Amino acid sequence: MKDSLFHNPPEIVVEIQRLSHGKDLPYPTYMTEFAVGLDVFAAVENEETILPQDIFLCPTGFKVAIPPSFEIQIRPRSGLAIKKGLTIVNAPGTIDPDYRGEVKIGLINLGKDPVTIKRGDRVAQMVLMPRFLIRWKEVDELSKTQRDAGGFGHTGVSFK
Ligand SMILES: O=c1ccn([C@H]2C[C@H](O)[C@@H](COP(=O)(O)OP(=O)(O)OP(=O)(O)O)O2)c(=O)[nH]1
Ligand SMILES: [Mg+2]
Repeated sequence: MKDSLFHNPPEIVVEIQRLSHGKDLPYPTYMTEFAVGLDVFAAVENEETILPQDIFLCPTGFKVAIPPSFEIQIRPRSGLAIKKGLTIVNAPGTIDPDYRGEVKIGLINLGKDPVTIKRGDRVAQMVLMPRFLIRWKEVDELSKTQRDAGGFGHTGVSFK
């Protein structure tokens, strides 16, 4: 079991190019053995203070070339979000495989206090995800299900 695919996920090679303002920062990094996301380091010049309700497009100092069968999601870090209200306005952000610009993080301060991020702070995490293509097949009737059109809490919204 230990040597099955489920314990040893395949490694996908993704090209990364560091920009001049990111040369001294680490590559996005898995912080623990089985971390899903690679933490991303802020490439702000010195520090940046984000006022409550403000959005800040944070530079990362790198670009990537993702193979076409994958995408990268930019997700919030729960600690920053829960403790400071610092999250991502477009979560999860989408990095397309054909994008060749600098990866940027759309931070938003949803907390009550200003949040200061310093150069090298880990402000988000990146997750590599598969990319599948839809080929539409138009039909006159969809297959029947028990749920049918029920949704938006139709099974109840109680937490008990
Ligand atoms: O958090 C993000 C989200 C997007 N991008 C970059 C990579 C992505 O491939 C591109 C476009 O993102 P998206 O498709 O989400 O934005 P859009 O508003 O649809 O822009 P476009 O018309 O350029 O696709 O912007 C980032 O750097 N960070
Ligand atoms: Mg788009």
